[in-house]
Amino acid sequence: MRMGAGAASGFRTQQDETLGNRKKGSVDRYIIKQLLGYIKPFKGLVAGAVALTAFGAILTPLRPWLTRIAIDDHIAKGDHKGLAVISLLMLLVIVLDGVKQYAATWLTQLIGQKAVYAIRLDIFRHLQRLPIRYFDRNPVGRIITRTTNDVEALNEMLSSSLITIIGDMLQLLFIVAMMFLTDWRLTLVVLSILPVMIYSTIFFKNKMRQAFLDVRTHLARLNAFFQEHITGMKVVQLFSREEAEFMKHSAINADHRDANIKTVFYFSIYSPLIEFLSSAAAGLVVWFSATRIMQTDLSVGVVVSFVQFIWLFFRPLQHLSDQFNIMQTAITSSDRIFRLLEEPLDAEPTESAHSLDSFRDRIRFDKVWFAYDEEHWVLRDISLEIKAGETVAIVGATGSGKTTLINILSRFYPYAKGSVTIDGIELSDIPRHDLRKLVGVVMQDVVLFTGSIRENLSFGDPSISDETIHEAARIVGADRFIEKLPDGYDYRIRENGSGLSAGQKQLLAFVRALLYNPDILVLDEATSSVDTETESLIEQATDRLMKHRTSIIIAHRLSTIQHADKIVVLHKGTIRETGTHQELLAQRGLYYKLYLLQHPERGRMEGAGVKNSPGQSDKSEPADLPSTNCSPATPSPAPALLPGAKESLPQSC
Ligand SMILES: Nc1ncnc2c1ncn2[C@@H]1O[C@H](COP(=O)(O)OP(=O)(O)OP(=O)(O)O)[C@@H](O)[C@H]1O
Repeated sequence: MRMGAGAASGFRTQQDETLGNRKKGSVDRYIIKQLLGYIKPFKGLVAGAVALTAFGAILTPLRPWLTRIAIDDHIAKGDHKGLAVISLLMLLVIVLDGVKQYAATWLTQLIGQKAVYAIRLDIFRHLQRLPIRYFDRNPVGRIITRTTNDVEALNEMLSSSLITIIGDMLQLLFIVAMMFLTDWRLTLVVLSILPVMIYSTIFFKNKMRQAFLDVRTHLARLNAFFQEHITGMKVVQLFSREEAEFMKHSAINADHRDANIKTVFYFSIYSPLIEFLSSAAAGLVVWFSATRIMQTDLSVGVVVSFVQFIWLFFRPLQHLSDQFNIMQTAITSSDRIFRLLEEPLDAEPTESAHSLDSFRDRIRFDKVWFAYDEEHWVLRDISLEIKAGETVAIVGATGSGKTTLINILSRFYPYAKGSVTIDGIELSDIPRHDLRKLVGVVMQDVVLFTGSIRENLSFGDPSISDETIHEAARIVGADRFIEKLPDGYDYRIRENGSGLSAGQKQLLAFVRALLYNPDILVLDEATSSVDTETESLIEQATDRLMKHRTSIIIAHRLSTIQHADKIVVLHKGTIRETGTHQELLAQRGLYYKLYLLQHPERGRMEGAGVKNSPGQSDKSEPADLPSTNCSPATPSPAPALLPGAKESLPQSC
């Protein structure tokens, strides 16, 4: 089964139209253009660095030039005074060269650091706005490689290579000019080596480019493997997978090593080749000079200066080859970084945007179809209505599409067909900010960040006072455990909340949701098992959280949702049954079967002829849950739940 064109286009990435289908040369040009964009704000610094480098490029060839004058015009003639002046000039050139080196290095590093800072900001800003789809496709390790190793490679290029290459090119130009001025015939001898040099440089450049590309790919794989295994170390150890995972790691590590060795291989041939060519040029110069010196057609000073020129001529060439190394890595890294930055963001509604600051009427799913890929429908023809103030539970077997339904409502994924509206406004027409304020989701896996409990609860929102936080924690029933922690609300949560139990994390997520105070609360019930006391605490907290607002609960334990206004039973992506707990039990359909699975004693009682229907006076029902059929049709003002909370819905029962 394939989707229609409209749906399929939703999966096409902008990359297809930008970097993805460009030819290699134009990719390089594109990358350089993008990089120049980052350097542009510092054009003053760049101009300074280029001017200093150009100055250095003029200074360098002055040394052999002065050497020739010293030998031919002063040493040969025994002119001590003249020699002293030349020596002082030589000293001045060396000192100026040193000062230039210092200033140029400082400036180029400054440019590199400033540009890289801006790139990192852009990456993070972009990452925060990317659709969740992107994170499904890209392992965390790979994304981290983009923000660390790739950015570092770019830094190296921006802070040294780019300006160094300009300097080296200028230096080459000045040296050749000086050589021509000194002796054009010897210059041609030196330049005769150039075609071999250029050919081998192009050849090795291409080889190294591919090799560096491979290194980056393998490095990203290695990072992804590490990230996955460090996060999942508990499972590795629980299932005694150490040896097997070690072997897997060994294979990935070996690929990375081999890719690196390949770059070293090309580089280690290239470097001595350049060395050999420069020595050959020096040999040729000496060879051609010998007879001319004997014929007094050439002075010793010219030959000595030429040997120095050759050294200075080949040094930037060799240097340029080193820079290739850095440039190749950086171009490959930039390619990946710009691909990431070109990943299309979720389209934000513009002209048709309808701001929605509160939820008043109903959420409607109308014949909604959805697939994560282009092949498999996960939701089919879903039609559902949730009225303001209702508590709607979604149940179904694992993989039936419950979380997906919520993902659609939160606009984490675009649906392929049908329509989803909140108060009559199509989901895609609601500004993201409004939607996020309206719909609050408490996820199954609670994500906590490194920082204090207080910071995690308020998410750094300064408008939320300590009193409000404490009050919310009290309402949810999280205050008792928080206050027992060392430092209480200032207790520092370790990465991903590793210092807290699953139940405690759930309670914190509830406090966070209460502070966020959304009109529509979505609760993806946690499946992780907690002790009975915490479970009852969580159940009470759930109840308090859902009170006075529209709630959608993805329920795994049917005992928690018996009083929902509506229970929707999903089966393989379609709605199979809808109704209240009693209605669904009376239907004796899928819900009834699910119920019996969780309450086998009911099945046994019925088999034994006990007349009570499963829904009647269920003793397992928590006593503090509200009574059934609480479904106010229209919202009406009620006391605020917390200081600063919006109008909330009364319970009509
Ligand atoms: N990000 C994703 N990419 C591709 N397929 C996905 C993704 N998330 C879920 N699926 C698939 O979609 C289907 C529905 O998943 P969903 O998470 O909505 O089920 P669920 O009813 O919430 O399950 P559970 O009760 O286990 O949480 C499953 O077949 C699942 O494999």
